[in-house]
Amino acid sequence: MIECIELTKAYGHVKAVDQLSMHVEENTITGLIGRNGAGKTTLLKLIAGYYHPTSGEIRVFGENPFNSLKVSSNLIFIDDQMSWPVSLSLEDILKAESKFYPDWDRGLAERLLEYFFPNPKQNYHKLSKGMRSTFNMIIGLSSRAALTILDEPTTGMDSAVRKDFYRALLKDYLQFPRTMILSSHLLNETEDILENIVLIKNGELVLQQPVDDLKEMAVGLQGKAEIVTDFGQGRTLYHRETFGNDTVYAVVKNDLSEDDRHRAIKLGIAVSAVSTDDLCIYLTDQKKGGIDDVLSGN
Ligand SMILES: Nc1ncnc2c1ncn2[C@@H]1O[C@H](COP(=O)(O)OP(=O)(O)OP(=O)(O)O)[C@@H](O)[C@H]1O
Repeated sequence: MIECIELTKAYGHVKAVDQLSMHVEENTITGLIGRNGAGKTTLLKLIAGYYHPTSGEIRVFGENPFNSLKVSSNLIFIDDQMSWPVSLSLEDILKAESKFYPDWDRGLAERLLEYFFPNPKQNYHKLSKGMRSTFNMIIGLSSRAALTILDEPTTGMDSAVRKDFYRALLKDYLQFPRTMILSSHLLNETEDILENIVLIKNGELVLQQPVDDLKEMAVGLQGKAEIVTDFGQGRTLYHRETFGNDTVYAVVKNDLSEDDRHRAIKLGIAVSAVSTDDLCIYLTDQKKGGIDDVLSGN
């Protein structure tokens, strides 16, 4: 469905997307994860055909998305920059949007509107940030677009609405499979609905893989500094932090055999799972030290 090959998009000297290669299969939900400024929005806009790449190649539905009628008529891009004429009410906007999407589900749009917005005559411009995101999501789901791009869709939503949103998204996706990409800073809330993850840092691809593999990818080792360091020799290290004088927590690639685990336990090393969220933070660490260093003036 989507293929990027050594894709680069520069704004002047800033390479927002840098030699990035990745692909997205049809009828999957992919999470595009990265920290602030990692290049998520830029990559999504390249996929949507809003920007022309500086170099590299991008194919969406087999075509260059820039100025492609096929891409624009099969895609919806939802973000917090959406705006409509002030005179339109929420139900007016849904009516207007329905004309652009051949697979628009009017019933779904009406039910979601009724559930989330007791007053459908309300004006979009008077909605709070979270309410706007909720309304945008109604458009995103009701469009049933073959490629649904949601750029940080839960901005401002409270946790109850976020739960409803993920539930509605997953239920509708299971009934009407399509290709979805959701961008986010964090994985923990979304990982149950995502099949694949694309993690980026400074515009570059860090990894692309199924979420289930990410859950198994790393392991935490905590114990006396010398022992953990010795045990970790030759292993791929993702993260290391020191507590007090003598305790180290290291996150390493999970290629430990059963024997390795037994040896670690005998050595007094606590072996633990690493959450996908923490792992993404470690993998996109800027190596500037932590916030504690800033606060202590180091
Ligand atoms: N129009 C622009 N002109 C110049 N630089 C830009 C422009 N848009 C984005 N950038 C820069 O490109 C880089 C990537 O920005 P982008 O918005 O794609 O990141 P992001 O991952 O979506 O960030 P966030 O999570 O904070 O929304 C940043 O360094 C940003 O400052």
